[in-house]
Amino acid sequence: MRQASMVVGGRTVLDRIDLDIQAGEFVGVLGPNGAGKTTLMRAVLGLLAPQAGRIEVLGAAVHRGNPAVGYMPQTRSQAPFPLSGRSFVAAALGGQRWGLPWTTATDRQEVERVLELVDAKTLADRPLDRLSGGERQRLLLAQALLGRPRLLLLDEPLISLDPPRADAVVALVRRVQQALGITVLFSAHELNPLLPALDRVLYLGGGGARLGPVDEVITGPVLSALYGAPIEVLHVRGRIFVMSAAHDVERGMHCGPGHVCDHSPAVASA
Ligand SMILES: Nc1ncnc2c1ncn2[C@@H]1O[C@H](COP(=O)(O)OP(=O)(O)OP(=O)(O)O)[C@@H](O)[C@H]1O
Repeated sequence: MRQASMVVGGRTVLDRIDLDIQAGEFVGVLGPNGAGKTTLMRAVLGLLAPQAGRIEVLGAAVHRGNPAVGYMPQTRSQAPFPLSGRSFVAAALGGQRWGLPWTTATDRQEVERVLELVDAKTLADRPLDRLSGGERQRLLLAQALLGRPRLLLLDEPLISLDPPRADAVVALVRRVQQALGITVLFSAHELNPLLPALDRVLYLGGGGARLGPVDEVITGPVLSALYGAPIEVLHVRGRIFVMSAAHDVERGMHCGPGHVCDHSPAVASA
């Protein structure tokens, strides 16, 4: 991404961003509400053209419908479909064939391959409304892996999951990413669940972006510049807290339907 600017609803959400993500990296995408995490993913998918600058994905100019890019959109609703898990995954085969029954042996093999990758073969016969949020996330991940993408974009897959299930999803994505040697951009509103898996972190804020190792990006000076306000970073027993005026900005910033909304003091909530 070179000097890329993304404008949404008349506002410049990302302003002249330069980024190089390496093949095979697991990158955590963080930043406050509205910082542009989803916008960045839509740009990489070719769904939103940059107003200025250039975006290349896997060595070629970005284009919509690139089969080498898998996407798991942000889902806040847990509305169950009257489908088995296996049919739900199969329904996403080929994109344009969404909703049609799958019939070919190749299709069936592909569905079984992705179910196995996410350890979901035993739950794929159950209807979606009998699955937990974490189990449904595994099926959404399976959908995103259809067609063997080399780049996987996961938009806030931890929303609505409790800490143990969030940890399990991160561990699963890391395992799949390493087994397949693919690149992952994983957005989240809290850094800590991602720490065991991250190669680098991309922090968005104030139209800007910083990409680098956690200990170089998650610092008071870097985040203060991105937030445009004094930010303090605390390290407590292996966890990292991003604080603004004694308030944990990561835990407090996602309130609303389907979001955890916890304004308790950071260290107490650790
Ligand atoms: N369709 C739209 N029309 C107008 N503004 C939009 C639209 N979609 C997004 N925006 C705005 O663009 C900005 C970036 O949104 P985006 O969804 O990329 O942020 P985000 O970092 O993913 O936020 P969140 O953490 O809340 O998911 C926000 O200010 C948002 O209100």
